[in-house]
Amino acid sequence: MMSKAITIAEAQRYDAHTINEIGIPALVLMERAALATFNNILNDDFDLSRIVVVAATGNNGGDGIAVARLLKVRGLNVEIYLLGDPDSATPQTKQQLKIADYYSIPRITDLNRIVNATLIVDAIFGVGLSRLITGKFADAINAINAADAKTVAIDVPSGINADTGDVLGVAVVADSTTTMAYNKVGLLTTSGKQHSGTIHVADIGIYAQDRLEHAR
Ligand SMILES: NC(=O)C1=CN([C@@H]2O[C@H](COP(=O)(O)OP(=O)(O)OC[C@H]3O[C@@H](n4cnc5c(N)ncnc54)[C@H](O)[C@@H]3O)[C@@H](O)[C@H]2O)[C@@H](O)CC1
Ligand SMILES: [K+]
Repeated sequence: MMSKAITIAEAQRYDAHTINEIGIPALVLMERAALATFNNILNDDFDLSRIVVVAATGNNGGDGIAVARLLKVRGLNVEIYLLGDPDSATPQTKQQLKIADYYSIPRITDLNRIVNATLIVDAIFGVGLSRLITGKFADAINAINAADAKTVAIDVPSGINADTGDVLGVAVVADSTTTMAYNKVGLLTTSGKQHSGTIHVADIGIYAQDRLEHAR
């Protein structure tokens, strides 16, 4: 297993190369990200009786909504707390919302459902976090941190800058983080480690240039 850590710019460059140059569809990468997170959830020792996925409308949210669907299909009790306007979601995340609706996954709007969950999946922000967190996004993160539930973050604990480990106002304190392709530089800092918990690096088919050249 490679122990290399990458920056936000590298993550975005490798993602774009995989999708645009190699041709692996973004939804395939999203499904692999979701499956890796789902498997890490099932392999851990969590109370799965009341699961809430907290998702925003970027691709990190799409990963989380796909995880919600995998859990629902498995027969588990899962709800989605959606932040932001679904009409401005990324195309992949819109597709995940459509699939989640097919499976009638409840969408909740009451922060108390987060506080009373037994497991929370944090899919608010990943490497796309770009500014200070305020308003309803901050309220949701504070509710996640106030809950007794275990918390699993997707890619990056929301609120952590994946380059510096800085908290952009407020950040999720996770018990574990499934991070995609490579670890992120910011998660190796003291603050990054405190917020990530146990880090699982998931191979989802995105590789750095040197590994790609090796395989050709
Ligand atoms: N693009 C890809 O190839 C892949 C992306 N993946 C996932 O997608 C994530 C990156 O997705 P995105 O680039 O869509 O970015 P994110 O989903 O991390 O966040 C971007 C969204 O958050 C908003 N935002 C940023 N800071 C905010 C703030 N402080 N308050 C409110 N809104 C804020 C942006 O306007 C944008 O809508 C990764 O971390 C990973 O989880 C994975 O699915 C693997 C493949
Ligand atoms: K996240």
